[in-house]
Amino acid sequence: MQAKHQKVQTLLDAIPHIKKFYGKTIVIKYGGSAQTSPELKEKFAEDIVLLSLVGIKPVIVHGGGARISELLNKLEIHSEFVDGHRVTSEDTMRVVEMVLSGEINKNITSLLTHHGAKAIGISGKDSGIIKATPKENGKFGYTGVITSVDGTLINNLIKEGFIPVIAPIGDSAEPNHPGFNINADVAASKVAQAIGAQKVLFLTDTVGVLDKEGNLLNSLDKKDVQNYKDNGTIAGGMIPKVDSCIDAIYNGVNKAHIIDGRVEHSILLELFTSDGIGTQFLRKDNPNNGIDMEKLLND
Ligand SMILES: Nc1ncnc2c1ncn2[C@@H]1O[C@H](COP(=O)(O)OP(=O)(O)O)[C@@H](O)[C@H]1O
Ligand SMILES: CC(=O)N[C@@H](CCC(=O)OP(=O)(O)O)C(=O)O
Repeated sequence: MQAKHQKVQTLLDAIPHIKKFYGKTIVIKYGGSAQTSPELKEKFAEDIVLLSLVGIKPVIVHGGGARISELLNKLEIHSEFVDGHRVTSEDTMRVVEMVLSGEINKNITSLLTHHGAKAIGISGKDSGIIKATPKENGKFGYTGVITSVDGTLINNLIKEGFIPVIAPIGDSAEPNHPGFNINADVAASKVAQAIGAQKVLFLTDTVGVLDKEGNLLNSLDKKDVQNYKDNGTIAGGMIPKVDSCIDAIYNGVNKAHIIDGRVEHSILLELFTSDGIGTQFLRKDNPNNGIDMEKLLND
């Protein structure tokens, strides 16, 4: 086939995928580990703009754990993680807010805006979009658990043609409170549930979830995840990610995927090609619950 015909064929091949997702909302969790080079960030922005131009509604929830740790180290503020969640002291919370709401949120918003998207950067604290309380009765300091997400407000922004870019900071019911540091995977999952998203994609720095031998696990459900967590195959930052995927698919989101954010155009590859990449999470336990499994596997 001639090169120009190949180009047209690529567009034609994307039609069924575009049709499937047209008008649907997709939450993209943009992990700190995937925000590495300027080139990759450009490709990410191109993917988001393309989604938006073909009638898909992207919502970005971003992380930035690596950047927070880098700054904490420079400031000689110690911090630790328990099962993938940072324990957040008062000083750490100040850095978390500066990095997530100040630096990363505005960088991503500006990047998308410069690519022609109508992006709007907000933190979960703005208008109390993400409400939170202390995780495990304060054992994690200012790390929070989400009690509610105002999906109506986010959906209104989408209706106005905006691409919301959300920093995972939770609002407290108490006045003069610094807010809560929320793991971005958890925030992405709860946002996806609250806005009735079709899908949630987690962009990270591995090809997906790996087994002990380093092989990619293509498809996981609740039981598989529990087994892999119990035997230590899934650890560290992957724990909140898989928990968030399971939480999403058992609470109204059709499918969740963990994909390699280091691969250029990983979002387009996942959504617009038949191959798919990374690890997908779908409910396998209940084939008679009215879910069309064949359709689900292809969605
Ligand atoms: N079974 C596993 N498969 C893949 N990665 C795993 C696994 N268990 C732990 N990890 C770790 O989880 C990391 C991804 O989590 P994290 O660093 O928090 O990423 P992000 O910043 O994208 O949220 C991987 O880089 C890897 O070191
Ligand atoms: C409570 C908690 O763990 N908060 C995270 C928030 C940022 C985050 O989740 O960033 P990534 O997605 O890049 O890992 C943290 O402090 O690192």
